[in-house]
Amino acid sequence: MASGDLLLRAHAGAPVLARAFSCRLLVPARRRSGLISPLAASKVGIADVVGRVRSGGADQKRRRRDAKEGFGFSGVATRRELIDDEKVEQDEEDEALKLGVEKNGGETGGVDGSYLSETRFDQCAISPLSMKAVKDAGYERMTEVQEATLPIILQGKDVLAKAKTGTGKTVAFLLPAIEVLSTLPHQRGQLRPPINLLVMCPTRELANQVAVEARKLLRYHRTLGVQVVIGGTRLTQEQRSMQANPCQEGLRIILRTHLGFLPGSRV
Ligand SMILES: Nc1ncnc2c1ncn2[C@@H]1O[C@H](COP(=O)(O)OP(=O)(O)OP(=O)(O)O)[C@@H](O)[C@H]1O
Repeated sequence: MASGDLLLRAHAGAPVLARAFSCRLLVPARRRSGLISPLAASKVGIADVVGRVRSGGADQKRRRRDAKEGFGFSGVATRRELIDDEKVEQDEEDEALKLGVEKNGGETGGVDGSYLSETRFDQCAISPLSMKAVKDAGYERMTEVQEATLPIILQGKDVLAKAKTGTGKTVAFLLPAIEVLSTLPHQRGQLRPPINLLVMCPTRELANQVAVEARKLLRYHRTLGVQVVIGGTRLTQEQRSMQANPCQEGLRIILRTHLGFLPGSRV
């Protein structure tokens, strides 16, 4: 897959998302069928590559440490460990915010107005829980990539999209994915709650950034949880968090980098 792609495919009923760096918007299927305005697809321009890629040597070291540490799912988290987990979540948010500020050249959050479409979120078939979260996040109109992809994904079709950085791709794939997941039956009290969605991110910063966005959108979805898995740096904490986080008793979304191997996990 080329740099800048966002791919959403249904795999055995569970969506799998893979995304690299941001570039341009391409929704060929919809465009061919005349459903999309050429404007959305013609706002093209190869954007700068965002994110920092780890050096190969450091990755290898981390992978070796992962393999040594293993990834079992036994044990009960102590209060101290839970505090550590909260710290991890806070670190993720701090890191994501830092990245957001860097990306926006110091401005605070929000999408560039020129990427907004005329379509409002409440014009789409979005569940009331997601709609509430979208409103809380301050999103009213969809960006062009969101307008172009959301209705297609909600129909259960695969989408491959490219759009510039900061154009709202994260919400473009997370929101429909959450909508699909929220319709799956919720089984309580499972020892190992299922992983229903896997999002692959090229860097740890982006994984954290996507997690922040996912938590915003999942605010009212009590049966869905998010877990970032970087692997290597804090595998034990991530492992404990996967076991202990009560909001992850049901369905779960996993965000991970390509870099860390996650032994013992099933999607
Ligand atoms: N419809 C919307 N209205 C207003 N703001 C939005 C909307 N969708 C997303 N945003 C905000 O716009 C900013 C950029 O969005 P986001 O990071 O999802 O873009 P992106 O295309 O995924 O960027 P990147 O390729 O760098 O990951 C975020 O702060 C996000 O909260």
